[in-house]
Amino acid sequence: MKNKPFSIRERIKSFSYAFNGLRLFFISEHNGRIHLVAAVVAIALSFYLHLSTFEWIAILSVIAAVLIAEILNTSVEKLADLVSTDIHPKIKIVKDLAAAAVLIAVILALAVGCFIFIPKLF
Ligand SMILES: Nc1ncnc2c1ncn2[C@@H]1O[C@H](COP(=O)(O)OP(=O)(O)OP(=O)(O)O)[C@@H](O)[C@H]1O
Repeated sequence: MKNKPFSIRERIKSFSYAFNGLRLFFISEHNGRIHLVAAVVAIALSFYLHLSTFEWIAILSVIAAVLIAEILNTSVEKLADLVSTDIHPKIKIVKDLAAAAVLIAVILALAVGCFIFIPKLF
């Protein structure tokens, strides 16, 4: 396949599609709103507790990991629903696997949050 010539306009368009995805995630998805609120609370607490640079890096990394996992999970769910609206064992496996990725990211975020915040709060 022949590569298209590089175009700044096309690159900017790609960014606008990505930002549209982010907007859809936070506006139309319940889980997106829950994760947004959790991220805002964690960031506010981090400012309040004057985290070190490395603690900030850890908190921002786990927030990003959860958001990335949830966005991919949402995207897989939408695609799976388009492939088949019927109950199908393969769709179940695909959706459960995508949900497992979110679960791992959330467990990691909770663990990092506990390690960093609990000693500073109590
Ligand atoms: N078409 C299907 N066939 C078989 N199992 C399904 C199907 N759709 C959903 N499931 C099962 O139900 C679970 C929940 O699916 P659903 O699409 O409602 O995800 P959810 O995480 O509840 O979505 P939401 O993002 O709306 O909270 C899946 O993990 C899967 O086990």
